[in-house]
Amino acid sequence: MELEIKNITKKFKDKTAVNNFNVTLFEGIYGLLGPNGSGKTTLMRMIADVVKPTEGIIMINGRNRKIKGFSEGMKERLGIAQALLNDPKILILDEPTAGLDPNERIRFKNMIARLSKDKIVILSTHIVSDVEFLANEIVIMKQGSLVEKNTTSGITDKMRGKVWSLIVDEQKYGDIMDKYKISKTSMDNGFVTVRIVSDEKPAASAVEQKPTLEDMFLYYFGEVAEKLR
Ligand SMILES: Nc1ncnc2c1ncn2[C@@H]1O[C@H](COP(=O)(O)OP(=O)(O)OP(=O)(O)O)[C@@H](O)[C@H]1O
Repeated sequence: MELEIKNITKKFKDKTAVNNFNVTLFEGIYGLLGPNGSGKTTLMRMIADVVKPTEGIIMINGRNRKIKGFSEGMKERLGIAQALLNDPKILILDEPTAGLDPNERIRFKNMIARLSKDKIVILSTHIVSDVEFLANEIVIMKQGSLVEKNTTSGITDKMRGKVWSLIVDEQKYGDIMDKYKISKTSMDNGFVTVRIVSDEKPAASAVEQKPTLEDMFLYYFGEVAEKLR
């Protein structure tokens, strides 16, 4: 099965929610990532045929837009169950893990992995780690446009040399926060271990780390603490 999204644009009055988006998907699990307002929901609703594109075309197997068994699961638990009724070939899930506790989240991921063999599963989430190992490919959106479509390892490989661990005292920690994007902090005995995402080595004693998808998200979409104030 092939789902082709060609030159899709959606405008709401003067707001362009999705901007000339092109992607072709085959059977498998796709994690749709992007910050709030990047157009994920609008794109998914166009794929599900709930919203009409302003421009562009969506094709399944090269033709007739409509196939049976399109399903859009919405943001609650019941939505997932409903989406799975009738065994849809294309399953679209908008933040399906939002209301789930950790056990339910694990069960959900196992279920999706099991049923994805002959389906195209597209799921959006804010919890990057939920799709890190589940999705065959990650599709990243920013301001309505496609930033990247790649495997998790393809994406994290590009982040090599940009993720660092550094131990500082509490005094120095303030400076680090103002200057760098920080993906993790742990405190111990007056010392702070920080995980920093940065093009340059933040200090001579910094140690390079293996990048994760979360580091990538921070690199592209995160802010230095200073800017958030
Ligand atoms: N019906 C609408 N009318 C006007 N603007 C809209 C409408 N739906 C979405 N938008 C705007 O389009 C942009 C993309 O919204 P969308 O909900 O698709 O993003 P999103 O990535 O799903 O965000 P979130 O993660 O917050 O759900 C936003 O700026 C939003 O305000």
